[in-house]
Amino acid sequence: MKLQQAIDRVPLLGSLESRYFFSAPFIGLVVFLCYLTWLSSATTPVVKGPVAGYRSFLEPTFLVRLRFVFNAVGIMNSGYHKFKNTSFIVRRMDTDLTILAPKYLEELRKSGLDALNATHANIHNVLGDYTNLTEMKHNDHFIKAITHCLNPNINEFMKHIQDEVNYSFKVDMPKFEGDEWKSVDIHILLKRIISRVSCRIMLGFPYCRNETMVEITESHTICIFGVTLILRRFPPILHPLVALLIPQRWRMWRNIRETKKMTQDILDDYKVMKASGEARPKTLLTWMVDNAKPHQESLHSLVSTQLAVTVAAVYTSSQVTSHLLVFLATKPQYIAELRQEIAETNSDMENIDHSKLQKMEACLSETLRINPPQTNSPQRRAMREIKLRDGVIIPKGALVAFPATPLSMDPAIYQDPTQFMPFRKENLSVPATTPGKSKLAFGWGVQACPGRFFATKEIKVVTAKLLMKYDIELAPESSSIRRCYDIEDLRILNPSIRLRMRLRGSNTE
Ligand code: HEM
Repeated sequence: MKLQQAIDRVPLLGSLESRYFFSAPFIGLVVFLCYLTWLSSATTPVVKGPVAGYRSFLEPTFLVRLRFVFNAVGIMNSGYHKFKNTSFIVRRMDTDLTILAPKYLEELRKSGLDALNATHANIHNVLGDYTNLTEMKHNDHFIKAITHCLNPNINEFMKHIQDEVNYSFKVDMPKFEGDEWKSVDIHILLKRIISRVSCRIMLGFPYCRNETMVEITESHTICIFGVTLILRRFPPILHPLVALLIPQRWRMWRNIRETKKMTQDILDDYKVMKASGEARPKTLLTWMVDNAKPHQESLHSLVSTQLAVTVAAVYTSSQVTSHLLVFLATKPQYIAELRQEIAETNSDMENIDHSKLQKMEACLSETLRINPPQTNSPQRRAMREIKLRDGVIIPKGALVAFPATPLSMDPAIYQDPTQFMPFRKENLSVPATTPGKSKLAFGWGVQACPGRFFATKEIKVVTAKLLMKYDIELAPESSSIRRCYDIEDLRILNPSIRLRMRLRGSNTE
């Protein structure tokens, strides 16, 4: 009754009967208008600056946000070239993001966790409350395990990594007969190899051979991305409801439950080993247990940390290795050069010396330049208001990023930037792990990727082994299809791409 009276007071609506207001089309229209209103409103503080991406002043904001989902790189490029040397804003569906001008890179190189914080930006991006990653805000164990345990002992870890790669080649490679070519789903294969290696450094032998754990390692990042990409399409008020309906989130919780069970068993074994004076394997997990502060000791905390490393390590490394192999498959001249380099510097293919593979490293640098897993990187969250030297203010709470892909594809910086030309001077003279002002795939400054030293070695070993053991080429059905997709700032190799592979040495042509 009250609703009808209120409606009667609105001039145009008053002439309509109340049954129209409860009809599906009317409710649908109201929901749609609310959705557009949410899409049009900015949610995060931004640095003052122009907004990129509008095709005309008439284009509504909700359309610009929708276009950013599949054309983020196009919008970033247009902003970068139009507003050079000025920071600009891009409108993501869930938030506004300030793209800082590259001139600020030097000034912000040392910016610490209390000023511009990478972890807080990542947690915001993956909606940490719904992906069990919020805890990382107060738990930096997932970074310290890498910087304090993995990096200083990398040579010791490499022996285990080689062993795990060799094992994976035995059990995960398709079986080849004679000189037959086989079509191989390179994403699945590489995800499996990289997941095994990640399990090995995290849990050690023999726990890493638990197939359930390997599957969890493989699937967890995809679950997190699935939840994130779906939830970002909805206003925060609906997140608690929508989150309940996302299958990837059910899988995510199953992964967490299973990981807890297995980690508890491993921790029990460690206790027994410790009590009996037996040497425990040196792994990220043992380091985390031995160095846990009181708030990091619980099983939940250890498992969250473990899975946070997985999220950072597996998808990135397997995507980059896949991109690298696809580039090589289409440019066989480089395969010949790489094989020569591997053969000249290595006699034992079960134990590859990655340190001598400079041309391989150049190919990896070029792959990261063209196809970084994240196209606007590094990203940071402003923990407080920051005044830059020229007076520009980054407000507290702002989400800021640098334009990684526009910089690495800028013809003023790189000649023929779209071409895969691995032996460029800059690739041969600077290690892949050293970030540069137009080389931001591993991030920048004091918060750059801590796993990059391990990642490059791992990728080089896996690629060298593949190239020496197999002939590879692009499958004919993949030659005319699009190589990769951008979903917001994630670059993904087209999952339909296949490589053809066959055993080397059996070539009868
Ligand atoms: C080719 C592979 C990889 C790429 C391209 C990559 C890229 C990145 C980037 C861009 C960042 C953000 C850095 C910044 O904000 O300045 C990052 C952070 C990080 N990466 Fe990597 N990464 C890779 C492999 C790995 C591996 C193998 C590990 C673990 C062993 C790892 C662990 C981490 C961690 C723990 C962080 C910090 C995340 C945070 O602060 O929230 N990454 N990575």
